[in-house]
Amino acid sequence: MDCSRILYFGIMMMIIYCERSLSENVGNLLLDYYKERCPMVEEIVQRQVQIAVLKDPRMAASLLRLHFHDCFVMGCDASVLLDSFEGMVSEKQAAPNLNSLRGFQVIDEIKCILEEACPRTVSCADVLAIAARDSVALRGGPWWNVYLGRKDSLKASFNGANQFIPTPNSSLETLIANFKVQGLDIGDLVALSGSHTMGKARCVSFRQRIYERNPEESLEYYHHSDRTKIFRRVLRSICPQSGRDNAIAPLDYKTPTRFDNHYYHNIVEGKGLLQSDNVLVSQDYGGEIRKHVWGYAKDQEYFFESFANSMIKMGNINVLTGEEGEVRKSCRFVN
Ligand code: HEM
Ligand SMILES: [Ca+2]
Repeated sequence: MDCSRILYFGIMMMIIYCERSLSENVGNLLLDYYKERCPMVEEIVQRQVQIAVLKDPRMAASLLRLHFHDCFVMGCDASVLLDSFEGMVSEKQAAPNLNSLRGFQVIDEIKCILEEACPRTVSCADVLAIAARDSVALRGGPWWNVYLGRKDSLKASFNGANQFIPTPNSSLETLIANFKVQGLDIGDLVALSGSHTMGKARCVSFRQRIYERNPEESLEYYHHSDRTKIFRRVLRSICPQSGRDNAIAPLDYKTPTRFDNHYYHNIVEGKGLLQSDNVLVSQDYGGEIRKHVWGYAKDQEYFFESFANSMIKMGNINVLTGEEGEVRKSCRFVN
């Protein structure tokens, strides 16, 4: 091959590469949205998440959940962060969030530092997305590029939070439907449920599961009845049939603070904490769901890759961009 052809080939490859890296976007979001506007944003968020998680290891789980509860209500627009004000009840007051969502103060601190570094530039919705990614990575989970440029909403939806956030006693059909409404499929449901590899739940969230007769007891895969009896006995000692509603238990009893694939080991053994965890294996769905569950249980890398992809997909739900919404000055109030 002569030199000019090699040169031509090289230039073509460079053009293709440049075009690809310039068009690194998902929907209307961009990888380098803050490159000029606020180049330090990811470092700042990461550092603050590190500090917060050092102080309180559970905060990693709480920040991840905050992003999820944001995205499922009107999209990833930081609506979840707004406090109530005249005529508008916050999402914080809704049943799935009240006395349960955590991490608002950490987000306030991050936003405060960002307002010093780059005033009125970084949206609260983007802070949530970056903080969720860093929380996962910090606990040993995968890292992924977060697409940025979300704007913050001008309102919250109390009713939306009650309607769209899945409840812990849901059937599999309901969970699938809850995810479908958001444009997420069965694969996303199974991968994102793997978030329950860290963090905790209150007694009110798993009481029904440990006192009701378990539907899975009759299923053929259910080999471990003695071991699950002990598991349930321990949970019953934490969570009596009435009272102690706010007593907490780890979602993943094996490695509660690590982001790994033990969640799937647990549910295969019938030891998921929530009913919504256990239905992924106890209710049959043409084998498709179990296939994912077993795949993730066997291969952590495969889980990590799927999880990261589904997080990117979730982070893109109904985002406000361009002239839509605003960049809030304080995440708790519209400007
Ligand atoms: C599949 C449907 C889901 C249901 C029914 C569900 C339900 C719940 C419930 C009831 C809790 C405990 C809350 C409490 O008792 O205070 C919880 C905790 C948690 N959820 Fe989910 N969740 C689901 C999916 C997800 C997804 C998609 C994510 C993240 C992408 C997630 C992340 C978490 C985390 C990290 C915690 C622990 C939070 C902490 O310790 O502060 N969950 N979830
Ligand atoms: Ca939202």
